Amino acid sequence: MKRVVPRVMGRSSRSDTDGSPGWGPAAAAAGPALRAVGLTRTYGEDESLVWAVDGVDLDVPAGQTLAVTGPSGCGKSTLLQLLGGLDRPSEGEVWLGGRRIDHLGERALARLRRRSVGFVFQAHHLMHELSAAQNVELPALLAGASPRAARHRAAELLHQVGLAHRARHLPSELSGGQRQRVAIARALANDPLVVLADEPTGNLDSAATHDILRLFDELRAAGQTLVVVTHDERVAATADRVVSMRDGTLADDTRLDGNRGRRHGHGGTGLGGTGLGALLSWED
Ligand SMILES: Nc1ncnc2c1ncn2[C@@H]1O[C@H](COP(=O)(O)OP(=O)(O)OP(=O)(O)O)[C@@H](O)[C@H]1O
Repeated sequence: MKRVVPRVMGRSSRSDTDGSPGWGPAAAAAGPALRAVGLTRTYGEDESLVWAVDGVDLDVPAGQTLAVTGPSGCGKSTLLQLLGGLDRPSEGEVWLGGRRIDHLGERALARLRRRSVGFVFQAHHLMHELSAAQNVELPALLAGASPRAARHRAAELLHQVGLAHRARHLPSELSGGQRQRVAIARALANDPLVVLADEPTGNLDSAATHDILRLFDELRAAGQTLVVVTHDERVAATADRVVSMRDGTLADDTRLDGNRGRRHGHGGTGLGGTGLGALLSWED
């Protein structure tokens, strides 16, 4: 099998993504991949005021996989959206790769999201009229890659997630788990600094969940910084670290390093560097 080395490990080859001073590999290497300082998001006002995220301080070192858990309504999705620049805090700061992003203008923020953040949602949000390959090509094209480079990258990623043979299929011709794997491939298309996933297994049966768990394990081994919001403790068990939220705040912060293999039965592959797909034998 082709030895696949995900370019998630190749952050040092990333060129300056938007030409701004202080942005790029040196800045990314200098501090945590993600940092939240006093992060606060309220909705509504007066009697209907909701503190969805309430003064969260959080550092996510480069290469760490972090699971965010907690009861419904505690602020997990809001936190993830703030970290990815999909939403603006009411107060506090968000830093991505050593650069403060919460006060960027809309265009700069959109460009940053496209190039540096890979999103995976519960509902995969694939474009229905595009094939699997075209869906994965799209972010690279939008970020300015040549059609040839985008095609090449999409083929590589679909191979990595075990879907090379489904590249021409429309999302409607794929299973739920396959669609989510395409969505993960799409999230990786621009070699993002961070991947943010919101309930990525929420709609999946247990076999498909298992595929996603394997993929997250491979991403962890490859050094991809990943933040995943999840109710599923099997997903949380793939992470290096789990934080749980209560009422908009971080209530608990646990490192799982060293326990992953025992916790979900297929971790601890020791792949570090062999990359996605190297030991995977997808069965579809
Ligand atoms: N657009 C909005 N307007 C008003 N309140 C909101 C809005 N979005 C979220 N909230 C409130 O903010 C709080 C946090 O919501 P959030 O979706 O972040 O929670 P969650 O932990 O992700 O929940 P779940 O696990 O159910 O998805 C909730 O009380 C929610 O009702």
